[in-house]
Amino acid sequence: MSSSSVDGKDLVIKARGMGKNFGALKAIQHLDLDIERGKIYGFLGPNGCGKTTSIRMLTGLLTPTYGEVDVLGLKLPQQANQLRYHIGYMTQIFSMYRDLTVRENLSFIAKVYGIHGTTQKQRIEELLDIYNLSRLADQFAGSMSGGQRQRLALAAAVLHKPDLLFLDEPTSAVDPESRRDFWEQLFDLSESGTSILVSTHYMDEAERCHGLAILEAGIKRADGTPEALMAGMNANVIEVQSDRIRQLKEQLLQTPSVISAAQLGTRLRVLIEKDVSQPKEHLLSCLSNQEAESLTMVRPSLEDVFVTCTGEGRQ
Ligand SMILES: Nc1ncnc2c1ncn2[C@@H]1O[C@H](COP(=O)(O)OP(=O)(O)OP(=O)(O)O)[C@@H](O)[C@H]1O
Repeated sequence: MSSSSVDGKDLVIKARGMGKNFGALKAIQHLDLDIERGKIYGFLGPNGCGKTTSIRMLTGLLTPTYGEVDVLGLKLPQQANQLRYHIGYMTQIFSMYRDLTVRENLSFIAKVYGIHGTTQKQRIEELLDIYNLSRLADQFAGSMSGGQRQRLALAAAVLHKPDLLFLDEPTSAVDPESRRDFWEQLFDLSESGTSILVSTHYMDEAERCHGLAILEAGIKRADGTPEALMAGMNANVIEVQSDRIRQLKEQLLQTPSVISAAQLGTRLRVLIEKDVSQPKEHLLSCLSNQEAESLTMVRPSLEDVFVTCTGEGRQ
């Protein structure tokens, strides 16, 4: 399948100024995206920030209000029909037939993609094996656990071996172990050349992506590799250990250079603007009982990046 090239990069998704209005609501505003072939790219953002709306526009299911969108070298929405055989889409809500068995669901999807006979049988057996569903093949989809449903939905989304896979908050209903296994499957798919766009509101998932966009209220606030985003963050991070955390938090949030102060058990994680030259000393000078506190400068996390580039700060 074709793609676009920008600065020598092989792009599976290229969007320029993509936007969507629902009446007066600006769900997505002027979104630019360059997503490279073979990579796992994440949309990170809270509920309602526009992840699903963006994915639906990139799959050709929703027409943008404005902007240019090119997916696998096809112009959207004009060439959306050609695109559907080359992409897989795992929706946020479980969309398999609950009163069909696992095997019947996969067989139904295969027929939709024109896969019949021995090819269908072999592909279904292969998927049952890869996604650990063989034992459940004759079970109704409606009676499966969250993790099992998620494996079935992934098997269905990749049945026709798409070049590009869209996953909308795929792990929101599963336990940590199933999430870890799920990500192993995504890395396997990525390794074998499938490009993946995944939306999430989990920081640890976003950190696993090769690249990501942080979205807030329909606007892209940051874009890059997790490492680059953390290295380029416009704040320093200081952890304060104290036995009077609640009071300290109140005091620090009154300090203009403090972006946020979040309690983590007996510690306070404080983000302070990067242009403050001696952040530890500066913070200490803002506290009334300085001797009692222990301050340590620590490495930024993706959550810190999220807090500094969205309005989630002063909590
Ligand atoms: N068909 C629609 N008509 C009107 N408003 C819509 C429609 N679809 C989405 N919206 C609105 O657009 C905004 C973005 O919604 P969207 O579902 O894309 O967010 P999201 O980041 O995927 O959130 P969530 O994780 O809760 O699904 C929300 O304010 C939502 O209410």
